[in-house]
Amino acid sequence: MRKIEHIGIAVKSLKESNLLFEKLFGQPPYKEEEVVSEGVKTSFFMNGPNKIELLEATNPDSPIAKFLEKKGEGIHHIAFDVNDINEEVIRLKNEGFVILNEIPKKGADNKLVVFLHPKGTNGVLVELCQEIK
Ligand SMILES: CC[C@@H](C(=O)O)C(=O)SCCNC(=O)CCNC(=O)[C@H](O)C(C)(C)COP(=O)(O)OP(=O)(O)OC[C@H]1O[C@@H](n2cnc3c(N)ncnc32)[C@H](O)[C@@H]1OP(=O)(O)O
Ligand SMILES: [Co+2]
Repeated sequence: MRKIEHIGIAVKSLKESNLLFEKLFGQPPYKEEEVVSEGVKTSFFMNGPNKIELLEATNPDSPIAKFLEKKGEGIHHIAFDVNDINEEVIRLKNEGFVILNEIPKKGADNKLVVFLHPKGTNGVLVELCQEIK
């Protein structure tokens, strides 16, 4: 794992939170994208070298809808940039982590993504990201 790729924040309304984070960072999101397979609409902000992903649920079965119901708005996951996602899945599986999808899936912002179960990572949902070249 090379660095934090982004921090994912679950929000009730992307429209309202876009305005809030635009005020916070002094610049608008550089991108908005829907990822149908995850049941989310996302927006991305850069703040210096750091990237923030806002996530709104698009249906009641979305992981974001469930999270908002249980925990409310807030940090939902931390994503780490990896060089070779398949190699990293094998390494982490051998280390005993619970991999939620061993086959990487298409995420937002041109990434392949894999998730680790938060029960095995001190309650933090971890996402691995590999840029699609
Ligand atoms: C936009 C695409 C992509 C990107 O490119 O960046 C994304 O970021 S997509 C983000 C949304 N997608 C995901 O989160 C996929 C991975 N998540 C899952 O598969 C599930 O959410 C889960 C983690 C397996 C939980 O699902 P489930 O068991 O069905 O939900 P429960 O509500 O019953 O939760 C069980 C248990 O887990 C705790 N939990 C759930 N989510 C989180 C979380 N984000 N962080 C920490 N803990 C979490 C939840 O509180 C429950 O705990 P207990 O109540 O103590 O059992
Ligand atoms: Co993410």
